[in-house]
Amino acid sequence: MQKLINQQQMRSADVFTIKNLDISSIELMETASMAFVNEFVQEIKAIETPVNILCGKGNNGADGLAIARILQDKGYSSVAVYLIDFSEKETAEYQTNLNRLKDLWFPLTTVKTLEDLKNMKDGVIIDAVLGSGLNKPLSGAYAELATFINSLNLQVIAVDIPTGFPAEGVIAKTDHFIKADLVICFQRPKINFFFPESAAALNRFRVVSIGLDEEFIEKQASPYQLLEQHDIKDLIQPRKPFTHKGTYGHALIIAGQKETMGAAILAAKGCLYGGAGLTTLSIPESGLTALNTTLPEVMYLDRKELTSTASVLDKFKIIAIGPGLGTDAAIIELLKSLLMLKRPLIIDADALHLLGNDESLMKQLTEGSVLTPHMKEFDHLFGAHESWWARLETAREKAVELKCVIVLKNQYTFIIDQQGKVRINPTGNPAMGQGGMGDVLTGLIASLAAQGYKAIEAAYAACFIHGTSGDLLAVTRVSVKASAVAEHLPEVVKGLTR
Ligand SMILES: NC(=O)C1=CN([C@@H]2O[C@H](COP(=O)(O)OP(=O)(O)OC[C@H]3O[C@@H](n4cnc5c(N)ncnc54)[C@H](OP(=O)(O)O)[C@@H]3O)[C@@H](O)[C@H]2O)[C@@H](O)CC1
Ligand SMILES: Nc1ncnc2c1ncn2[C@@H]1O[C@H](COP(=O)(O)OP(=O)(O)O)[C@@H](O)[C@H]1O
Repeated sequence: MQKLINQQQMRSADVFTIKNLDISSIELMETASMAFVNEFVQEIKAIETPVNILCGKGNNGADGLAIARILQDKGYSSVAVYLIDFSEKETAEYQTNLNRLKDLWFPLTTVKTLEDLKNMKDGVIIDAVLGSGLNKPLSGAYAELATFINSLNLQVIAVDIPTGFPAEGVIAKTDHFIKADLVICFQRPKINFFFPESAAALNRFRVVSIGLDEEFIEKQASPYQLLEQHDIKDLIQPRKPFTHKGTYGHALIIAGQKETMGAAILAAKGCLYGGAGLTTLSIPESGLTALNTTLPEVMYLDRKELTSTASVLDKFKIIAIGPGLGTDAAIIELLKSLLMLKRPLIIDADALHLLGNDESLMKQLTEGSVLTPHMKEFDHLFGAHESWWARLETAREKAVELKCVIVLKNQYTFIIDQQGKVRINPTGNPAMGQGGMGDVLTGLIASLAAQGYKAIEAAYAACFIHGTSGDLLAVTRVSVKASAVAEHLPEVVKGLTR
């Protein structure tokens, strides 16, 4: 896992690295600019492409000036530098890199008004106007610059962060940004790149190492961690000789009603293909033929059995409830009786809805339960939120208060543990935007929990594996269906097993 740190901590990492490696700030900047260029040349391969570099007067602009020099060195034949001269203050590094360019007789255009940009009509733009030093929303000439650049519809590649975009904290709807197609950012992604609001400021990002001290970064106090493939490889246990279905746990999934029986079957499919030793599905009897036809390996449990005697449920290592379940009075009673068992549950979809309707039910959750809401379900549970930053803050508070794991689903799913620590899942893609995808995830979490993984491990590993399955399929498809994601789980898990 990679620790994600805020910009103040990133500046401390700069300072620490400079001191520790006994290098100067300008040398570190040169490394950063070189790292940017190495990535840039992968993206813009034609060296005759006009490259327009917009440089502010801080260190982001100083990077831009170094990048201009390095690109010219690499043979880019049409590099133009625009010095955005909207404020007085300039950093020492900016002056140093500007003097280096002047020594090379590099053509420079000073921009006092937008009129000074009138010749910039084609090619690619490198945005080095403002970086992580942003301390207020863009306004005045900077906001007008952003509007103008965006109106040109040229490809924009931003240095470290798009101008105007806050690295952390609320991204306001009124904020102005220079919209980047690609951000090449330094050492760590910014926390705000993982929120849906970031789509207004960037399409994609890539992270390049600039040699900052990793040990220092990992020691910083931060609740955010980015999951990496090796975390899952370290976690997943290979199947051992002489093990059998009893070794891999028995999961019960309570799901489905007439109109949404498919959700139940998809959840069972996620559980089965996730490798649980045994999967039992409790659905209305009307779904039995469909279940036996599609998933003959999965067993059936009559709904009436669920509330007959508590011991009926003893054999199940984990119980998941919710996909396509419905919310009628009988279901409310069922949920109440399960909560009274005082055992951890995996709670999704309609079952989450019922918790949101009745706070007293939420209070009965047992420690170690897993809640898997998407944004709307989350807001129904815990109140409406204006921003994802605020939503994630609430998720952290609630995970601690309820002693539960919260899986807040999105393109980047946030998995929050009982200490309020956030793991961010980088896998998955928009091809997965089809109904039933979350049902498969719920089944997979149940599957891993049945196999003995702790609630938090089951949750984050399931998100990573589920997204990886979607990524594999999306290589050749514009959309992927939930059942295909389920069917590919064993292959993905095999690839993630050491
Ligand atoms: N060793 C290093 O340091 C390395 C640094 N690196 C690079 O440095 C970048 C950070 O540079 P930076 O800290 O100089 O800030 P930067 O973003 O250029 O802003 C400059 C000034 O703009 C101002 N300002 C802020 N908001 C504003 C607004 N809304 N509208 C108008 N003005 C506004 C504010 O000035 P103030 O308002 O305080 O007067 C601020 O000080 C980082 O992203 C990376 O590219 C890498 O090379 C790695 C090594
Ligand atoms: N653009 C995307 N990128 C990555 N994952 C996605 C994307 N869109 C959807 N998903 C994943 O699909 C699942 C959708 O869950 P949910 O909304 O509960 O679906 P459903 O209710 O149809 O089962 C989540 O795990 C989510 O992370």
